[in-house]
Parts: sequence; C-alpha cells; structure tokens
Amino acid sequence: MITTLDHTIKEFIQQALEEAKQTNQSVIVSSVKEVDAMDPLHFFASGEELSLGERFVWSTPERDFTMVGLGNELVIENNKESKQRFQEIEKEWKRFPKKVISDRKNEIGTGPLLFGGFSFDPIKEKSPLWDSFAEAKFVLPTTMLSIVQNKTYLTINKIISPYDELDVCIKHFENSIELSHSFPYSLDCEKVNEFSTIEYKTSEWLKAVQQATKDIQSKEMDKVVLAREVHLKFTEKINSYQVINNLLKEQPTSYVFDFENGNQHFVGATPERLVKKKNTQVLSTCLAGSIKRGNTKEQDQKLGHQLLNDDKNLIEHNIVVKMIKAAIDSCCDEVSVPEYPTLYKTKNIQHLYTPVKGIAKEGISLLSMVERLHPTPALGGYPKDKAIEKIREREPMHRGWYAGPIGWLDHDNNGEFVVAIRSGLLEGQNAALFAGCGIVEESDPKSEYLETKIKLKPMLSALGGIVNEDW
Ligand SMILES: C=C(O[C@@H]1C=C(C(=O)O)C=C[C@H]1O)C(=O)O
Ligand SMILES: [Mg+2]
Repeated sequence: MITTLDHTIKEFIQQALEEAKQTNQSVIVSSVKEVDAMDPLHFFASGEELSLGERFVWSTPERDFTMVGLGNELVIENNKESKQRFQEIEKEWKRFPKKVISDRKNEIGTGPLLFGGFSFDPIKEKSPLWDSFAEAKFVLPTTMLSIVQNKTYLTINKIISPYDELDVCIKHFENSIELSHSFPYSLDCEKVNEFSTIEYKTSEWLKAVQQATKDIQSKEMDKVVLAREVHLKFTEKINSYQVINNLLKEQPTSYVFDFENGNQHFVGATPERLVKKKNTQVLSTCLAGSIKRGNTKEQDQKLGHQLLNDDKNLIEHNIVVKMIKAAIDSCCDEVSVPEYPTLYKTKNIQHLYTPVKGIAKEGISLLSMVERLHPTPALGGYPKDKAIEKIREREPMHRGWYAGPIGWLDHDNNGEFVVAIRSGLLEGQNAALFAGCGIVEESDPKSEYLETKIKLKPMLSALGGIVNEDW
C-alpha cells in the first residue's frame, strides 16, 4: 500500500513548519483520522519490529477507552524528588505548541497526549531491577490507536523543528499510516508457561509487618502499607502480547496497562483509580480493605457482607477516605463523598470502595492533583511522611514504579491516572511480581501474607502460571 496525504494535511504540515521557522520553536503536529475497527493488540504486535522497547497499552475497566502507542516521538523524563518531578513534566509538555488536524471533532483520548508514570518513592536508592526506569517518564507516541466508545482513531504525531524539511515531514506521516496497517505476526495465545518461584524475603516481610503493628500501637502512625515481591523464572520467554491479552480477558473490572521500557514491560491490571479529570469533572477513588471472593454466589455475598462490617478493614479504608477527601477539597469545589463504602469486586478479590467527586478549581492541573494525592494511605500510610519513611527503612524490596501513579494526560488537561498495583516487571524469561497490604493496629502477619497471595493471582494467571488455592 502506498499512502499519499491529501492536500489539506500537506498544507497543514507546511503551515506548522513555517510557524516553527518563524518562532524558532518546535511544534507538535498531530493528525487524527477515524479508521476501520482494528484489534488493539494486533496494532501493538505490529510495532514488534520498529517500535520494540517503545510501546504502551492502556484500557479502562469498562473497556470503553483503549489506546496503544508505538514509538517515542518525544520522551520527557526526570529524576527530581518530590513535587518537582510532577511540575517538571508539566512544564516540558506545555513548552510545545500543539497543532491538531482531525477529520472528526476533537475526541478526548486522541491527538497529542503523554503516557507514562512515576516511581513510588524517588528518594529511595535505586535497585538494579528498576535501573532503567526514571523517577518520572512520559512519552508522546509516534503512532497511536485509540478506541473510544467503539470508534477507532489513528493519531500520528511529529515534532516539527525549525530545521526540518517539508518532504521529510510529509514522509513521516505517510510512512506511519502505512506501517499501522501491517500485521506481520501470527499471534498465538498458548497459555501455559512453566515457572519456578523464588520467594523473596518472606520471613523479613512478616517481621516488618509485626514491627509495623507495634509502631502503630505505640502511636507512631495509624497505618502503613508494606509490600513484598516474588520472582518467577519461566521456561520460555514471556510474550507480552499474551500477558496483556489475558489480563484484558481475565480482569474485566480492572484497568490494564503496559509501559514498555527497552527490554522490560511494566504490566498490570489495577482496579485502583487515583484521579480522572474530564474538562472540570474530577473523580478519585478510595480502594482499601480486602477479602477473598467466594466459590458460590451465597458465599461471595456473605464474605462481602463480612467485609462491609469488619472493623479492621473499615479502619484501613476510612484513613484513605479522610486523606483523599482532604486532597480533593484542596483543589476542587462541590466535593461529594458517600457516607459508607460499597464493594468493588475483581476476579480474585473484593475491596471496600468509596468514590470522591469534585469540580476542578480554575487553573488546577491534572498533574498537580496527582502530586497532592500520591501516595494515598492505600499505598503509603498515615501520616504520609512517617509511613514513607518506615517503608523506606523496613520494606525488604524496592518498589520502583509499583504503587506509583501511571496514566495519561492531553494538552487540554484531561486524563487519568491509576495506582500501579497488581503489577509486574517482565524481562525475557523473568517476572517480578508485587503485592502489598494496609497494616493497621489489628493486623495479623499471617493473614496479611495470605492477602498478598490473592493480590498476586491476576498477574500470575495472565503469565500462564497455574493458579490454585494453595499457591
Ligand atoms: C497494596 C495493594 O493493594 C492495596 C491494599 C489493599 C488492602 O490492604 O486491603 C487494598 C487495595 C489497595 O489499595 C496491592 O495490591 O499491592
Ligand atoms: Mg488489607
């Protein structure tokens, strides 16, 4: 297939190039076209050759918004600490004028947008596992497929600099359209991939939980989340396409994400929204407090009822509600929070759930909300600084991007971030999986340990590992 751009797009590119030359400033040019329906994972696999190491996948729990990015047209990253890392990403993104040409009205989730994330704790010393992940890293994809409410769009982005040549710019758009229609791979979805487990510092983790309950009893803090990691070695190379495909199918009430960073994929299926902003509407979510799913409908309801009335879990949950409400109050008007939590069920676990809604105050950006919220006591603890300090000191692992914010933002300040839990870092035949628990005064190390096992199941199952009750 040979693609030639129509006259309007060519003119648009020419104008952008002239503007770049006149202002001596690079411009992001984005063309958006509605296209025929396409399987997003086929599109993902089509980038296997040319965009290897530079892809991402995002899908909402309702699957009403899925996007796949191929190639890094722009990378914005930094290793700054605390507040600054959020502000720096925003500053860099704002620096570029954006010009969008679209054959439809500008649909949210198409056009120029950044996808990426933040590490949990930029102050903790780096570990070899996470060495190639910056503390904050975002990419503008070269080509992006977005499926918004059953309509499929193709976005092509290019940074046009004052020194670019018109022919080269036009070729960039033509080539990207051609490549997005080629699917050279046969995508088999064989499921079983055997593995051996290397349990990681279990006794140290149990001890850390025990110690944390003591700190809480002595009123040093109210809650702290402690995580552990499990390393798996598979007999075959892990196929990221298969893992994402399994997560999409097996975890229908969770977001699915993949951030490919060189040889590694940071993948997960999280039920936990941090914050979503659509125009001025803001939605955050409190998700904390857990119980397993039942084998029958009756048993499942009974367990759910037990969770809704369990003091230990309600304490765990209410600490999160209090903090998220305060953070949203600081940047929104008309904040509303239901009085009692309800249940949020995923395939393997049920949680206590409270949504927090508001209307964004003038001039408040999405990333400033992410910065105010991260980490919530669902992943850090309360008080925040004390809990982070304890995690840094006692947790026998390095979180990297696990439990950090991951998501997207566009140039109009719309977007969504989730908390990167139920996740793993994949590389070749190896997978590191992560899971943590909210520790409060009444926590029992053994039952918290069992809770982490349930939380590891979604990734384990997607990787093709056999999941049975006693794993
Ligand atoms: C820390 C994790 O999950 C968090 C902890 C929960 C709990 O302890 O009840 C529940 C949901 C999440 O906020 C994880 O999945 O790794
Ligand atoms: Mg818990």
